[in-house]
Amino acid sequence: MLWSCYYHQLRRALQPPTDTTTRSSENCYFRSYLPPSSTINIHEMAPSAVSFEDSSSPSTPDRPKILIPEKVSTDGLALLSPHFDIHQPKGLSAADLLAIIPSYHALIIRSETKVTAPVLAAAKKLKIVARAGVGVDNVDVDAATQYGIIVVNSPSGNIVAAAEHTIALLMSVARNVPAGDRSLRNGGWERSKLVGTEVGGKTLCIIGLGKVGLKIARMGVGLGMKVIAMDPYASPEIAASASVTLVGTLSELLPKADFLTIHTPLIASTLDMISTKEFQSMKKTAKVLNVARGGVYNEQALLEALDAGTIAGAGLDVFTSEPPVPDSAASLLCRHAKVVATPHLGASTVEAQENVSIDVCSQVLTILHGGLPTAAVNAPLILPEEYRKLQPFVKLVEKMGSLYTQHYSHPSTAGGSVGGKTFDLIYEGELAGISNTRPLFAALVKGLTESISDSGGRDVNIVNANLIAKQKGIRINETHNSASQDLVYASLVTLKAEEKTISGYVSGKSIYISRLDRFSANFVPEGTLIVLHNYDEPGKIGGVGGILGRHGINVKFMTVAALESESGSGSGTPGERVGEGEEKGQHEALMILGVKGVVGKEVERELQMEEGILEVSVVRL
Ligand SMILES: NC(=O)c1ccc[n+]([C@@H]2O[C@H](COP(=O)([O-])OP(=O)(O)OC[C@H]3O[C@@H](n4cnc5c(N)ncnc54)[C@H](O)[C@@H]3O)[C@@H](O)[C@H]2O)c1
Ligand SMILES: O=C(O)[C@H](O)COP(=O)(O)O
Repeated sequence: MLWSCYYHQLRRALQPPTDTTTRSSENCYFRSYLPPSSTINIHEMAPSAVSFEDSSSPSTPDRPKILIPEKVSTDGLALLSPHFDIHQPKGLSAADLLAIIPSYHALIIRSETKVTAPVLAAAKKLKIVARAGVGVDNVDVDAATQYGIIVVNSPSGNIVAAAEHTIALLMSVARNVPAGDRSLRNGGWERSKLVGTEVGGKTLCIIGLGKVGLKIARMGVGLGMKVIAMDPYASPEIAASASVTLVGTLSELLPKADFLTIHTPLIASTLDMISTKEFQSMKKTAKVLNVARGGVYNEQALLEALDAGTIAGAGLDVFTSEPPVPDSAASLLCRHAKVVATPHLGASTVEAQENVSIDVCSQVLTILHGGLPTAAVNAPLILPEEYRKLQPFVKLVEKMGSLYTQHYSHPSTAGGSVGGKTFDLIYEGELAGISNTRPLFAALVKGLTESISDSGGRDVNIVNANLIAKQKGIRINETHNSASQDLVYASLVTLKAEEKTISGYVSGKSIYISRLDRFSANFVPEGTLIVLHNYDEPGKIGGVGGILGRHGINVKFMTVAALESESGSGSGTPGERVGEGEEKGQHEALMILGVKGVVGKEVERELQMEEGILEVSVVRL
């Protein structure tokens, strides 16, 4: 059984019910499937215990898997099937979803699947929840953000369908179309009983002049109606261009309505927006329409207003529980003589389903291939061309963050952990001109935290980077320094925290570190690196090579980084630490070795014992 329980959650959040055992809350999806005190151990729910019909083809090992528990048009799926395994089980229950979700990389849904916090917590591989439609009220978007899962939708794929369905209900309630059809099927020929009203010349009132509302306004004007709207956020210019009169309050709007239609999301300010008092302010002949979300009209108040003749009729496509709970106000409304009802068909046209399917499937394809979505509900918008420019720097900044944590947190080096620190990320050269560097921010959080994170391998990404940084007490200041003179690189990125500095640049497709601490370097931050801080004196390389050779560790490359002042590329920052040996006339250097093989504690100890070695750190990038 499927419940539209967001409505109940919202109601509970706003007005905690005095009687928690009311039928609707007892039957609520969340409550029946996850009592507040229960703990779900997903390992106990063996997938073999799950029984549902799966129409999909068998899995190919290693290909990312996409779960589609609802009917989604095949037009978009054709984009995905060459790359991914698509599973389309039918009749998936909440428990089934929870049991199987851990193995999926993407989930494509419509309005029926409830994507709850426990489902998202269990979904260890999930990168994206794609809503083939507009409303994401069946997805716990906050939980998705916390887990770094992108939620995308199709903001405009079904506008025309929803608007046309509203007009279909408008005409149906005005002209008794369904009642006439029913009567004929039952052998009747009831003409005088089913006299309707014309819509031409009547006043259509719209609450919510967004995408659907505006489309309906234009259609209403086309039908010869006078259109008045109330939407505190609507543009007066756009309203005027659609021949819509905007009013500021419900009390101005409602008494004028021959037909009232609502096209807002269901949020705190729209829940029960039209209830007993509001119905009483309307004409007795008025008819109301709902193709938005169940709950914007109070269903019990609507039922009473229809029974009492306070208003004349209703056309309803959406309900607080879908399907309506037996004997609830929603279910009584569906069977009411003055109501024309449809089972959430607003977006159910071939065209709309093609649109939303292509919209969300192309975003799934992009995201699973490492790109950015076009319509993310919980991630900032970044233009594709900006993202292309940023992409090599994303890798660089992530490696710089990881190098920072591993090099400076190493027991033999001063530094400690990253928590509670403030990091300065400075962009110079061409990079300074890109204003939206959000992916670099996310890459730094990822790099700084991945080696110290216990998140079970879940990626930090653009969706949750801010949250994770806050949770770990990391502050990041980004500076776009476009005034840099004599820069030898097209772009340079510098990471600073306390007195530690790492700089890097991109050349072609490769990334390089150009400064580590007080040393001017040039190495690729990839693989296992041994960073040795030593006195620059003869015989050092031989000694180190001997230790590594005895332990069967191959050296892939080696580079020596001199103090910045000695390399001629700038002097050390005033106040920077001067090594003990330097005072005695010895020069410090860094020796960076890229190695193959396991560098264990014993190797580190032996290196540390070597004459003239000051510090040893092993980093895995
Ligand atoms: N029945 C269906 O199949 C179906 C299909 C498509 C959309 N929908 C639903 O229709 C609704 C509208 O969709 P949309 O794409 O037009 O959304 P939209 O975001 O483009 O428009 C919503 C409008 O509501 C306005 N609004 C918000 N709070 C308001 C308030 N308190 N008072 C007055 N106006 C307020 C906003 O300013 C905005 O202009 C959504 O709930 C969506 O889920 C249903
Ligand atoms: O929010 C939406 O897009 C509509 O309510 C459509 O829902 P559906 O995809 O379940 O038809």
